[in-house]
Amino acid sequence: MTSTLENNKEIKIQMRGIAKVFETDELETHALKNIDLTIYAGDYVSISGPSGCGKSTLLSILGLLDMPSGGEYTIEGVNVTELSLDQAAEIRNAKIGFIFQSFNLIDELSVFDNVALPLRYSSEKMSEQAITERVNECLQAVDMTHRTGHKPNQLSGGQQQRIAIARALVAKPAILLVDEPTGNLDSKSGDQVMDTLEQLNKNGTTICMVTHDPRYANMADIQLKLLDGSILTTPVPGASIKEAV
Ligand SMILES: Nc1ncnc2c1ncn2[C@@H]1O[C@H](COP(=O)(O)OP(=O)(O)OP(=O)(O)O)[C@@H](O)[C@H]1O
Repeated sequence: MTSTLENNKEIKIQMRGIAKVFETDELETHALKNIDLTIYAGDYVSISGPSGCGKSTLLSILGLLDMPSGGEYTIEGVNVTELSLDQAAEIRNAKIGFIFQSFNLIDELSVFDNVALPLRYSSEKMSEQAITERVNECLQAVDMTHRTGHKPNQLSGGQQQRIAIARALVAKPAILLVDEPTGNLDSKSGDQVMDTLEQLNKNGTTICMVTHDPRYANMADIQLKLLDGSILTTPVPGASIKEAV
């Protein structure tokens, strides 16, 4: 059993020597090379780098949407390196909260029901009262309790993204994986979404975010830069990411 504590800090995510090779008929692409990464509870990590450097590939592997070609990956001490599709889906639902550029809300459902959805589909059954309490808690965390009965298309883009954040939080994931959260937003709404993420992190949520925007990448405590599938940046002193070897 892998320990999830290091220097009294809880390890949420640990990658050792993660590689990803895409093979097509003529070409082998080494999208990720020997990635070593440790994310502790409460960290706020940004991943940036030029187009094609491997950001989406890394986020997909972190989110169990794809499997690595080599290396070892654990989430909260559970080795998730080689899982069946069903096992990966189960752990993904329980431990990962996703926020995408497109908000992916269901138009026919109210804000409340969108946020409640992961709890209603969870293998761990909850009472309606417990669901209501948890959904309201998450809507409060993103400052959206005043729009509970609205449908997504009655909200601004920034508000929709904040609802998507509440939905990602509702099942108490180990980590929020965030992919270009402001890509579909004007700068004012983008700033509000980033403020929401910052506030959540201050209250203890662990976040790993891919962004092209250097201004937003700089908001994270730990800023990783990828180049040609390798982590470039040496972490700033005091940061908790392990340097790639
Ligand atoms: N399914 C695939 N099959 C073959 N090659 C792939 C596949 N997915 C990604 N790649 C290659 O792997 C490398 C990394 O791609 P990835 O999408 O992770 O980059 P990225 O940093 O997210 O780029 P962008 O910022 O443009 O979204 C690229 O060279 C890409 O062409």
